[in-house]
Amino acid sequence: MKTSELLKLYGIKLNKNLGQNFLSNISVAEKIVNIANVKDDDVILEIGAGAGTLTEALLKTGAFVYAVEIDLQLKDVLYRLKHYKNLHLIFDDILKLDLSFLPENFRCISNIPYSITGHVIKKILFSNFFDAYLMVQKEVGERLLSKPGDSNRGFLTVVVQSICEIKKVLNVSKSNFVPNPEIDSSVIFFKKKKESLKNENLELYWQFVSNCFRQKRKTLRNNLKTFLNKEQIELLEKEIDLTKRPEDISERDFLKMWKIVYKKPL
Ligand SMILES: C[S@@+](CC[C@H](N)C(=O)[O-])C[C@H]1O[C@@H](n2cnc3c(N)ncnc32)[C@H](O)[C@@H]1O
Repeated sequence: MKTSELLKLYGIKLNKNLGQNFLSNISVAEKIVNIANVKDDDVILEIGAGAGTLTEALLKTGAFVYAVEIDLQLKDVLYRLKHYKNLHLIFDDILKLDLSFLPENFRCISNIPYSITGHVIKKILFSNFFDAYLMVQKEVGERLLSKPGDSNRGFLTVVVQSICEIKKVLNVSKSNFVPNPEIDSSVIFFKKKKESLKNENLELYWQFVSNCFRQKRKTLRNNLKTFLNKEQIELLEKEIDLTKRPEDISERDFLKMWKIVYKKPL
């Protein structure tokens, strides 16, 4: 059944505040599942199951799917998938959910609620995920992929690129959603780098990069002055050109600075 018919049948009133733009084109869901090469022994976390279009495409592979949805209004439409024995539905706020029940190396495949993109990405980066395929707004995808020197580059870009290999795997036109959002989407692939930061350091690193970007248009030195002392800045100066803006610095140099300042191993 088409998504729009499902919404009518179950009397669902979409909530814009929850980013409810549902996939209306089943073939897009199937394409994502194919690109991710989902296997029957995979354990998948799906954030924001919505009306279950992507959920069902995932379930058909035989993979075990933990589908999280905050909106209780969607209970009945998602319960139609109850006959799949490989489904566990969780009605909760993903940002409040403790993900430690998931096995190490779980995969996350989701069309995420756009209004909380940064928080969702943080939640995944701080988990034991193996890889993730996340549908995000096209502009957000471009920002995440931007290289040093690109004014699009922000603090989330640097943190994500420090921890993960990322690439765009699919463009999805806005016409594939109900209701149509204002902009197109992209599916971005995230894979944790082998030498990734451990969680304890990740929080510190997150804060460090965020502080470096506090005033994006100012030089790195001016940003660093707001939270580091003179000696720390002098140490950094020997290695990095602090007259550059934070957006001009590679993620490798951010990691280098962080290690110099906090003397932390990865
Ligand atoms: C963009 S829709 C995707 C729906 C579905 N996966 C699809 O592709 O059609 C995002 C979904 O996330 C849900 N959502 C929003 N905030 C959430 C949160 N904090 N925790 C869990 N789900 C959330 C929304 O209710 C909505 O169903």
